[in-house]
Amino acid sequence: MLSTSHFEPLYQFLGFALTVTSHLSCVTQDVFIAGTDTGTLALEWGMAELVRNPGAMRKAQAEVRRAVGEAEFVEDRHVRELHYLKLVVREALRLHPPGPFLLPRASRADTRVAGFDVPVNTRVTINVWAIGRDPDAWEDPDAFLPERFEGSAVDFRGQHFQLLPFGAGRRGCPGVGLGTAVVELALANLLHCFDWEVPGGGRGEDLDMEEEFGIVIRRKHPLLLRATPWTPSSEVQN
Ligand code: HEM
Repeated sequence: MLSTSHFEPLYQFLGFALTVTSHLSCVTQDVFIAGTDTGTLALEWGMAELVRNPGAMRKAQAEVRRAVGEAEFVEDRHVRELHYLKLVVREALRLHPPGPFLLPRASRADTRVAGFDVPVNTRVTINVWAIGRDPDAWEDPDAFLPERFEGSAVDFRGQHFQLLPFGAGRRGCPGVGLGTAVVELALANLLHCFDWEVPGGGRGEDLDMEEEFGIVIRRKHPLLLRATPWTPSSEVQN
């Protein structure tokens, strides 16, 4: 005769399976949320900066179109050659890190940072938005100048503390490689396939760049641009 105790191992296993499934679901959601909004925002801010800086837009577009040649779309193999476009993405992430305050930390011991006492268990946020615009770290910090990274070793993988759009250390973004690759590929395709302008004949230089701060930094007003399809043959016709 079977008693409820016979089913105890089954109950335990089901409980364990349920916990694992719910953890997996949470982790998947975290990765999905962390990996989608951030990339979209980087792309949107990058496009806005390029429209506001027509010189940089022309240079990036010329590079992409030269590398892609007769191909219809930009592929990974082309992106490897897009030296200037990578500088554009780095500069866009300096000025507009999608996660301006990273994820909060807590101090594990009493400590002293830059002359400030930080008691144990203090919640610490790191303002990478402000660090990216710090005049002590950057020349002409508010200007969009991808060229500033020409020949510079400063990158965003967490080793250079003046540029931390992906955070740093053990809790730094694990998606830095994928995130960058997606933003570079998407931006390159937008630049290759279309010419961009402000609707209604407005000047790109006057584009509104107001920010809305939260866990992520969004544009206060959505970016609205007119896209004109471009192919190598449209160049010949012009
Ligand atoms: C341009 C794209 C991206 C940006 C700017 C970005 C930025 C960040 C930042 C600032 C953090 C917090 C790091 C810290 O506090 O030190 C973070 C965490 C994280 N990111 Fe990304 N991310 C991007 C793309 C991705 C992608 C594509 C994925 C996954 C496929 C991803 C997965 C995660 C996860 C799971 C965390 C939490 C890590 C932890 O708490 O240990 N991210 N990301």
